[in-house]
Amino acid sequence: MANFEPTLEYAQGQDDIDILFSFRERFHIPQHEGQDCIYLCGNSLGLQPKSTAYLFEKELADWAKWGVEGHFNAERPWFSYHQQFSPSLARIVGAQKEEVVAMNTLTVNLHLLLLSFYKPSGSRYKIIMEAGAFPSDQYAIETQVRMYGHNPDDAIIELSPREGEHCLRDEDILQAIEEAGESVACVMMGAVNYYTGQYYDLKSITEAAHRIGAIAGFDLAHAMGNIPLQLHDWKVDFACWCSYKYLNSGPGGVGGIFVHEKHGNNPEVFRLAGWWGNDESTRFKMKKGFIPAKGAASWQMSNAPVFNMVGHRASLDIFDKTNMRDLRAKSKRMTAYLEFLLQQLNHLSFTIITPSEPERRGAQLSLLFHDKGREAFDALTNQGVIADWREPNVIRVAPVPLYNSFEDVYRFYEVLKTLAV
Ligand SMILES: Cc1ncc(COP(=O)(O)O)c(C=O)c1O
Ligand SMILES: Nc1ccccc1C(=O)C[C@H](N)C(=O)O
Repeated sequence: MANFEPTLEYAQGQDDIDILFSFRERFHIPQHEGQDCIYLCGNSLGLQPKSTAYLFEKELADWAKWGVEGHFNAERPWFSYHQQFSPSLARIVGAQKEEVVAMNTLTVNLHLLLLSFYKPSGSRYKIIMEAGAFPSDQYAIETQVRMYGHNPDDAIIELSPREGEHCLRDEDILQAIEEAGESVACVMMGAVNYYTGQYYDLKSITEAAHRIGAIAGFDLAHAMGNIPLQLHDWKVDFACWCSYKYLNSGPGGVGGIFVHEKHGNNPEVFRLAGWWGNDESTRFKMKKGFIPAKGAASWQMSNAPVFNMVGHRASLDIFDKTNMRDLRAKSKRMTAYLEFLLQQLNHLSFTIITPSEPERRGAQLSLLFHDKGREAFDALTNQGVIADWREPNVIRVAPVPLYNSFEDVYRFYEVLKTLAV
C-alpha cells in the first residue's frame, strides 16, 4: 500500500467488496452522539448479537411453560443443552466434537485442566509459560505449583523477549523448551498474548513439548474465534477459552475446553468428577462409582447454566453461517489496513508492538505509547472510539472481521490524525 493516500472512499470500496459485510447488521453497535461508535474492542468484550434477546425470551417462555419438564421438553432440552455447541466449537478450534465442551469460565477451566495435566513428579515438576501472561493465568499457575509444595520462582520458567524486543522469537521459545528438557512437566502458554497481540506457533510449541516428554496446553482467550486452529491435528493436549471476546457470548459468558481424544477417552487420566461428567446412561441411576462420559464432556461437573449459554447460542449461530477461513482472510486485510494507516501518523509517540507478520498476530494491534498514552486514550473515548487501555502504557485496538468495517478503521485513523494531546 505504499504511496497510497488514505481516503474514506477507499475504505468504503473495501466494504463494498467484503463478503462478510452483512454480518454487521446482526449486532448491536453502541452509540455515541447519535452515531455508531468506532468499536475496536471485540478482543475484550464482543458485541451483542441482535438475536440474543429473542433467544433469552424463548428460553424464559419454555421455563414458564414446562417448569421442570423443560429439561426434556424445552425446544432445546436443558438436559443436553451443552451438546448443541460442540459442532460449532469443534469447527472453530479444529477438533472432533467429543474433544470440546462448553462449561464454566476460563480460569476455573484452567485449574481443572491443570489438575489433570500438570502432574509434577520427582525432578519433572516445572511449567513453562510466557512472561507477562494475563494475571489470572499467572495466579492459577503460581497456586498450582504451590499446591504440590513447589516454589513458583523455581518451578515456573517464564519466557521473556530478548533485550529491547517486545515479542518472543519462535526459535527462542523452542530452544528454551529443549534446554529445560526433563525438568518440565507442562508447557502452558497463551495462544495470543493479551498485551502484545503476538500469536505463538502452537504446533511447533506442542511438538517441542512432546519431544521433551511434557504436556502442551494453551489458553485460547484471545485466539478463539480470531484465528483458525487445528488443535486435534497439532496434537495439543488441552486448551481452554472464554467466549465473551471474539465469540460475542456476553459478559462472563460460558467458557469451554478442548481435551485431545488420546486423553479424553483414557479413564486413567485423572479428572475431578461431578454428575454431569458421568456417562449419560447411568447419570440418574444414583449409584456409587463415577463412570466418565466420552471425551471432554467428562470434565463437566454441574448441569448446564442454561441462561449463561443463551448468548453463546446466539453467537455460534452466526459463526455457523460463515467460517474461520473467510473471517481470517478479512481479518488479515483489515489489520494490515489499520497498520498502514497508523504508519501514516507521526504526531503521536507510539510503537506498534504486535508482530508485523500476519501469521504471527490476529485482529489486534497494540500501540505502546512513549508519552501521553493515557491522554490519547481518554481523548479517543471522548470522540466515540471504544478501544482499551492496558497498564502500563498500551492501547489495544482490534478490528473484528465479523462486524467491523474498513470504514470503522478509516474513521479511527481520522480521529487519531486530529488528536491533540
Ligand atoms: C488470557 C486470559 N486469561 C484469563 C482471563 C480471565 O478469564 P475468566 O474471568 O473467564 O476466568 C482472561 C480475560 O478474559 C484472559 O484474557
Ligand atoms: N472480563 C473483564 C471485566 C472487566 C474488564 C476486563 C475484562 C476482560 O475480560 C479483560 C480481558 N481478559 C483482557 O484481555 O484484558
